[in-house]
Amino acid sequence: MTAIPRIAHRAPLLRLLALARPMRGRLLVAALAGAATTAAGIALLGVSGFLIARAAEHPNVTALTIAVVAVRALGVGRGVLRYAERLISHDVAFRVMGDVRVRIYRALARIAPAGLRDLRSGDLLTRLVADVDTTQDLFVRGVLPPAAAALAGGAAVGACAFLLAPAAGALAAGLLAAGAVVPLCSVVIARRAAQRAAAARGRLTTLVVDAFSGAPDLIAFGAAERALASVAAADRELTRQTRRNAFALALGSGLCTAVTGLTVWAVLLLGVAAVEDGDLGRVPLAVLALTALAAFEAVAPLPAAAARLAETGSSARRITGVLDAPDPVREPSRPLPPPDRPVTVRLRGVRARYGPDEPWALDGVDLDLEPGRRVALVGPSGAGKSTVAALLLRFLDAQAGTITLNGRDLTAYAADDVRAVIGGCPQDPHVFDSTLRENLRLARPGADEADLRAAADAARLLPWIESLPQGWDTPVGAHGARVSGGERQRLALARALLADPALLILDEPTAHLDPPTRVALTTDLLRATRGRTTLLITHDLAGLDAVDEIVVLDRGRVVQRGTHAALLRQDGLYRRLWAEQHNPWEDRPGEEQSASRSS
Ligand SMILES: Nc1ncnc2c1ncn2[C@@H]1O[C@H](COP(=O)(O)OP(=O)(O)OP(=O)(O)O)[C@@H](O)[C@H]1O
Repeated sequence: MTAIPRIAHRAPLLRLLALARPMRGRLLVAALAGAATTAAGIALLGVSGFLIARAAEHPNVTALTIAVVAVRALGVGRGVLRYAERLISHDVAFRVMGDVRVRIYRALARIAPAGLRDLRSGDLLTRLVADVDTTQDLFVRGVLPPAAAALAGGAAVGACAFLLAPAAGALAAGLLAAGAVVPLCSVVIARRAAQRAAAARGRLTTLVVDAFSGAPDLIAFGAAERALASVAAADRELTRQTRRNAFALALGSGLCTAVTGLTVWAVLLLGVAAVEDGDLGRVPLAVLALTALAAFEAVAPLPAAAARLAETGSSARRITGVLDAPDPVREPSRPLPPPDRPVTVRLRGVRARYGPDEPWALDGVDLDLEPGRRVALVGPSGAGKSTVAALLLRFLDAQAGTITLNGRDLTAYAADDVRAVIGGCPQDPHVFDSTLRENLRLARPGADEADLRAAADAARLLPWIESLPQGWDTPVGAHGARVSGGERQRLALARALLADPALLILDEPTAHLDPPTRVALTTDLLRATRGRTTLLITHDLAGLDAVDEIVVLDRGRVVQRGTHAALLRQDGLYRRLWAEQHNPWEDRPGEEQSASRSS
């Protein structure tokens, strides 16, 4: 992908406008075409006024020929010019929209997944679709109409000044009121409503997405009615804000019409007085009045343009919010070459947390991951196990201590290079709404049939796949809804094995499974990872006698380490966790404290 220059830090709307800088020539042509269209409309009415008034004097028909031709030319020309203006302005708008989408996508690729914690998926969707769509209006309805109005309105005032200066003054004042004062009032009223409408739209989408994806849980816990009530409340709020926006728009166009009527009356009165004084002919009076009336065509779209600009401003702020999201991890300016395989990873005195005001998720952790060795990281919930994985995968930076990869600081490598050698199976693996084959191939697009079969076999998935009527082409449904929890976890394991990272991280691969499935999967994954550098993060202590080292974490600190047999001999957290898993109903007074976070 080609590098996109970063847009300088400026007001959100100006930043979006700056994106059109390479297309300023087209924008100028569109503005000129818009002005010419409006001017042609004004001239059409003016010339028609001349034609009607002059015809009433029954002149020789040749005296009207030029006017007749002009009316035809202006009528046809207006349509052609409008077409050109629409074509060019939409072309610019769509190009800028495409550019904004690419920038947002790149911003998301840069900050995901560690930086997306504060953005809810529904709101993100709204930003990606509705807010970006709104930027289209910035050019088509926000910027070009005022430019066209200024040019065409100025020309109309100039033409009227040629006929009667005081009438031109009245027209200029009327155009200014309808084209600047009224739109400004609309903006003041519409701005807050537009901001609130954009936020309400995001909230509504979030609630609808949540309600859909969590429908089974909401129904199971009898919370569906409450969720629907929240959706309805968000919908009402959006309707209220949209109505306020529409009110501003309607008020603007109503005031515009009133100013138009008053101005035309003023021009007429001034014109009639001038006719009576003998300063103006009857035919020019008709031209003057109709030109003044038509001139308001130039400013009529401006209240709507102003309201639209207010709306676009809110969307632009939300878009720049994503574009300016800080990098969740530091990227080196001159990264080291990609690390060689096999890899050795060492953590020394590592402290990490998720925000400056958050408690330490890891507080002085030491860990050695040597080639070919399997290490299990165990501990109660919230002990910091997944945080170790987040650090190794460069989703989070350590605040203190060192993490080295093959002896060099982990942060000195490009994050993508690190993820090419350190990878695996996240705590909640995503299964895509595709076939088994495609879900597996995701890990290695070039994998052939034999590779797929080997990975599936290692995860003990092959007999099941081969028993299915559609085999490898079986669709798994959205979020793997058409396969069981165990099959989904095995699929994720097979995917991790197929990717074949130098350091395999398996984060809670047996989570959410029933005990027999858990035991079977643990047995299989321990068999499949034999001889591989592996970090196994788990709550489940069954089968850990097969790993080389077990590191026990509690509240961000390593409290024990050793082999399964050695740890069972010690009186410590590991033995208590083991006892809990093997005699879950036994009363163990005094033990709640140290394993308090396991509940
Ligand atoms: N994205 C996050 N933002 C803020 N705090 C977080 C985030 N992820 C984890 N934490 C906090 O960091 C601490 C360690 O969490 P972590 O997920 O590493 O624990 P864990 O041992 O993997 O737990 P579990 O076994 O339940 O997955 C917890 O107190 C948790 O609340």
